[in-house]
Amino acid sequence: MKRGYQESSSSGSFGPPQSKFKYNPEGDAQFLEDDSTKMFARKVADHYSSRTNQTLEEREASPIIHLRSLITGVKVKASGDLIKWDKAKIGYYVGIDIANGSIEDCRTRYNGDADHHQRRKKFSFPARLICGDCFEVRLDKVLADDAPFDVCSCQFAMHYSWSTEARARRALANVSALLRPGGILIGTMPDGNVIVKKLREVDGMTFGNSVYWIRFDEEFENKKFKSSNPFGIKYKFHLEDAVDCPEWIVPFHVFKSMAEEYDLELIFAKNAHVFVDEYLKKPEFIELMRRLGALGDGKDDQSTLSPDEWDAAYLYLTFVLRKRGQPDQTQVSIRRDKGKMHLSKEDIMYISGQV
Ligand SMILES: C[S@@+](CC[C@H](N)C(=O)[O-])C[C@H]1O[C@@H](n2cnc3c(N)ncnc32)[C@H](O)[C@@H]1O
Repeated sequence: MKRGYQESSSSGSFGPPQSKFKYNPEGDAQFLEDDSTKMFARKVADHYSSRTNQTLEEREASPIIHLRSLITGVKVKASGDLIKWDKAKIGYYVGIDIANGSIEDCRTRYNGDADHHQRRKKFSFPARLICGDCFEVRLDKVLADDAPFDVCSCQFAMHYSWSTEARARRALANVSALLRPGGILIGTMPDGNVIVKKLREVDGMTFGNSVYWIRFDEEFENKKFKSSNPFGIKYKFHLEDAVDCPEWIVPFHVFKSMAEEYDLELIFAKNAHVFVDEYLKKPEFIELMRRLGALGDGKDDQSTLSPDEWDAAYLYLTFVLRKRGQPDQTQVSIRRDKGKMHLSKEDIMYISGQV
């Protein structure tokens, strides 16, 4: 069933952001983070650190194998992984994550050591990896010698910044400060409208199916979310064999108008169901999806997403933001001196805020 993504909501519960903090591109606004914010950031990081690269056998046994393939397909189309970057012939790659385990995964994949069954040729671009909290640290300072970038990709991570307004703003300020004019942010994150709609469809505070569940605390029992505070709407998310940690609702139209404050304009947003229907079922992607094992061929090959996996895909949306301004044609930025073609553990930079 095709269910369209509506920007202004089946939930209709959020208004424009009532900001207490204004973005000051010159200054570094001092937001005070309380201990619980840090504790939750640590929980998220610990969870992802404990999940290291799976072997081929483990991946094949996963109950969400087709959903994973579908996500890979979305990322291939939306440019979210190392192989895609290689095909796009990028000049330089910087990867940042709060979880040391995720950074280590990336390092071994980049070096070609991740899966001995599938040893691949080296990537053609130099890379640099940084372990730190992207929603706390000023990345324009950390990456002063590397910026500006053409593309920033934030796959399944932006929603972890919506625990507080300060973190949500730091995330957008970082993206804005690192992108060149005309540069783009490509992202995938949970679709807040879908999650709130599903919450309202059930009697209790928990919903889900055989591959995922979401649970809200009793503090949200009236299922109304105040437009005066669109941050900190926490729920627990469990996705079989993939995720089990706190996450936060991102009311998309608030996200969109806040992004504009940082000179980032929305050029694309689609729920994953619509994205699959409109893009991944096109003839040029059918073969890829079949190869990935996401969609089967609908005839002899029945290996396709289960209804529950397809329902879980509905929880996500994909979006693109563009940094305002015209690209400076005269500026040639080739600063790859910090990147390497093989990354040792010592090459990973740890910045304060990492967990
Ligand atoms: C669902 S995983 C997605 C990983 C990868 N982007 C992908 O598409 O497979 C979410 C990632 O966001 C990272 N993350 C969460 N909070 C973060 C933060 N404050 N700063 C940097 N990374 C963060 C997690 O450690 C984890 O690696």
